[in-house]
Amino acid sequence: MASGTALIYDEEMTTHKLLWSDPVCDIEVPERLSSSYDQLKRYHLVERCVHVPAREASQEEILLVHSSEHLEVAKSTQTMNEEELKKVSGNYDAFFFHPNTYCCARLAVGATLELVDAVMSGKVRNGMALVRPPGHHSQRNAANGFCLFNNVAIAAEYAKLKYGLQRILIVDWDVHHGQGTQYIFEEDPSVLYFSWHRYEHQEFWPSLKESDYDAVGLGKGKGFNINLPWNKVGMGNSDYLAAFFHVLLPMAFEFDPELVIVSSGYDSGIGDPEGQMNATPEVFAHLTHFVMQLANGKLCVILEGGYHLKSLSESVCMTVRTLLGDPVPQITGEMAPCLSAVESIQNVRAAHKSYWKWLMYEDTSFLQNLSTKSLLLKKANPNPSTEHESKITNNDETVKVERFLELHMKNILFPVPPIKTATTDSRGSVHLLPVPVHFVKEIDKTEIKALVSGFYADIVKEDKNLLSLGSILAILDKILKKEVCNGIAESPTCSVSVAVALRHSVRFGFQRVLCIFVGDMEIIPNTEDGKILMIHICEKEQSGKTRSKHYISLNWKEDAEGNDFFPAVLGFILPVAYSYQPNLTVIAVGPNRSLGISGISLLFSLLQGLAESRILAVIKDTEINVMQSVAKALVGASAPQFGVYVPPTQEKVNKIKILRDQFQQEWKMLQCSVKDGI
Ligand SMILES: CC(O)(O)CCCCCNCCCN
Ligand SMILES: [Zn+2]
Repeated sequence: MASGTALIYDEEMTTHKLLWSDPVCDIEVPERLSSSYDQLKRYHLVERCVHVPAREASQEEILLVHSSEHLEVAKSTQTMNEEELKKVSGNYDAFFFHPNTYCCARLAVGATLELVDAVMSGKVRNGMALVRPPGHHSQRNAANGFCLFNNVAIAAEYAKLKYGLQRILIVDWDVHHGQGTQYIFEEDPSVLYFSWHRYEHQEFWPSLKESDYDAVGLGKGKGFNINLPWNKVGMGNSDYLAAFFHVLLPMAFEFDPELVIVSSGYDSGIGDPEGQMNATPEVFAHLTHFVMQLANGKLCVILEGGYHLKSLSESVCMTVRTLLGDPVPQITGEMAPCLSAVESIQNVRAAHKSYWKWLMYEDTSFLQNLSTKSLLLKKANPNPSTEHESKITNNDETVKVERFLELHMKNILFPVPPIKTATTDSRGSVHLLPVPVHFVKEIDKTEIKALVSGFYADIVKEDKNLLSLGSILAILDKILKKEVCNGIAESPTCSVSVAVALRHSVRFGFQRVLCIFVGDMEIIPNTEDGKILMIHICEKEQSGKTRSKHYISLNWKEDAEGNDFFPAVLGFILPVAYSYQPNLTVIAVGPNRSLGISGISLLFSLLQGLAESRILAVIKDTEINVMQSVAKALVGASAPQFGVYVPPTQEKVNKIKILRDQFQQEWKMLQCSVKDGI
């Protein structure tokens, strides 16, 4: 399996610059690239990447998307003087030419294509290209919005042609709508284009009707264009994550792309003068982590916008360290999407209902009045104040953002633990694990006996568990001390091991431990004090135990031939887990598991975004192949295989909906529709 992360940067691309005064374009400065690269060096991230040199794209490559007229105009600008440059620039909305622009734009395209080749050839698993001028506004026959050639669109056409790909996902998290990319692929079902963007009911640039949620694609491309408009500024981490859980990820996993390309604009981050949003740099680590789970990890991240230099460079670093497999930093802020975000999410789900299996049973009865409702909302407050008091309002607040980011990033970034995964194996069958892991010496028996007879006597009745408990406590200690990121322990009786592990974790200071138990669980630990949140995935209804905010039983029997667990993980488990914000995750696989291997590895892969990727896995000792796939997911040795996508049955969709309705007031990340009576 491919490994390694490519980084493509060429300082030649800093020579494109504005030669006259233009308040619209003067934010797109060369320092955007150089300060991002400098910050990557400061965090020692450059040296950990595979350096891939940029190259100039050929004319044929540019003509994959653009007209020859467009190419000729661009070429002709190389020899123009300032007056001529200004004149030809005036033909476009928000674009400026410099004598070097044509060369820089060819390098931006060439860098992007080199990254596609490095990923598709297996030279690396994923990578990032730091390019300018950006691309997603440029169209077949026009430059637009700082963009001359559409780097990402050319890359998608190039990948289809050279590698015969039939399904490419483009994720555009830039705060502007990539209308150029939309126009290029809107009739093409082989390219799924997702964009969120500041819209404010068509007030915000480029102020297009076709940027709204009902632009779903044309002809054969219907359903393959997804627009999520933000109708207020001040959107934050929870709004972005909710958009992934309830819109992008279910579409993406059903689409099952062979390659993912990100139009990675960071003007959607805090402090940016264009976006006016509040999402902090670490949210880009989470977004990157999620898209890394698709296409067997084949991911190309291409820079688009981002105009606050400090916010931009921190967010670029968050992206690259996640591509390298580093632990995902804890998300900050209140975990509840705002009403306007939930409304947009609900609208885009409704607009796509007839094109996606996962939305087949979506209830869109609200539609007839909601869209008018949002117009009513707009009339109700003509100058919409932001839902969130946007901490940073204008440029002279930039100092505040600098200060905020200085403090904020300090406690976010931690040294990467030397070893990713620890394990011990009481039966000495260490060859079981297919990946290099760190073996923890076991605590000796007398020590365990003393420990157990003290604090856990009421749980541990038989000696046969002592060995397994020893290894669990040894691994927990390493995780507690941040010497390792995660660990795997096998156990003859998982309930006992899990109960001890949970009590031990809370005793040693973890305030919120998320436990996902798959299979039969004899002992149900005490969840009353809220320090443990238990999600029990089992085949049959748990008698006796009342459901509470901190004990949720999810009855799920995975479909025989494939993996139908996606809606449960994306639409329920992740939103609850992110609402809870655990600082440790324990995932146990006990006897009579009702999930297949692919469902289980989906859990392990996606839950690594929580608790700084701290996970303790407790696996029934007879489940050898579960152990193998869990080890691969935890070490990150290979992009996980999630099996054949099976759309959920109506019965299963209803099960999730009932649970969501029951818990969405407690766990607000579950919200994806506006209840009647706003
Ligand atoms: C790559 C990118 O999406 O960040 C480029 C954004 C261009 C913004 C142009 N604003 C024009 C405002 C005119 N009143
Ligand atoms: Zn932008």
